[in-house]
Amino acid sequence: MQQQDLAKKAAGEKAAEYIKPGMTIGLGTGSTAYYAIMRVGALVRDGMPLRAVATSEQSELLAKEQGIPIISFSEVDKIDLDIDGADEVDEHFRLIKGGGGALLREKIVAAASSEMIVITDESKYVKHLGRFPLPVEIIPFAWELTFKRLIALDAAPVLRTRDGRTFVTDNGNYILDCHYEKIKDPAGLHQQLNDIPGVVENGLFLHYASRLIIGYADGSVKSLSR
Ligand SMILES: O=C(CO)[C@H](O)[C@H](O)COP(=O)(O)O
Repeated sequence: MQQQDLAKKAAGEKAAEYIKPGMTIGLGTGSTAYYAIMRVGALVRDGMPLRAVATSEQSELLAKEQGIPIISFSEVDKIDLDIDGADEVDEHFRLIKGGGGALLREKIVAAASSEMIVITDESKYVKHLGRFPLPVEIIPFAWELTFKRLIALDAAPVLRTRDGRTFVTDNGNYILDCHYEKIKDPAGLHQQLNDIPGVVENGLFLHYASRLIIGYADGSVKSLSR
């Protein structure tokens, strides 16, 4: 296993220690969330009663393979604990998410959760948000106009592609990856982006994370709360 994967595994498995019987869990998306989901599966197989909602079709599939009871959102009033990865996190627990393209569902689940544990390896813990391109989910209708609005705002957007085709989210939308290098005013930018017609959501998660678990290549973890 690569060193970064060891760190992700350590963080994902540590997060599962915060799960208590009877909880409703939000399952994140990505290669770090993968390890948390695998651990949740092991807890279920060991007899712990819990249920979960997933932030992507990919995570839902994995969860079902692991025997985790997935419930529909119509059955959920509140989610006790959301466990998810991030592309960047700063010391104020502000995040950039959406590298895997699941930011909209991830934000809906984070907003509905009493607690959000963010799991990362140390490379994601940054002084300033912005080196990682900020994903912005937009609707396909007239996407070129939304794209031009973002150019006018100096966001340097790039339409995300995969295998030579436009990447389409689980919600049928597109993603523009926006290049800032250093985001000086995350709250202002969040508002500015979401005010653009055609923008569905952006990857800044500013108020959701309550705990940060950073994994290291030697298998150790640092768990920080706010
Ligand atoms: O926001 C996400 C998906 O939309 C992921 O949490 C983020 O991209 C981190 O992924 P990974 O754990 O694979 O590095």
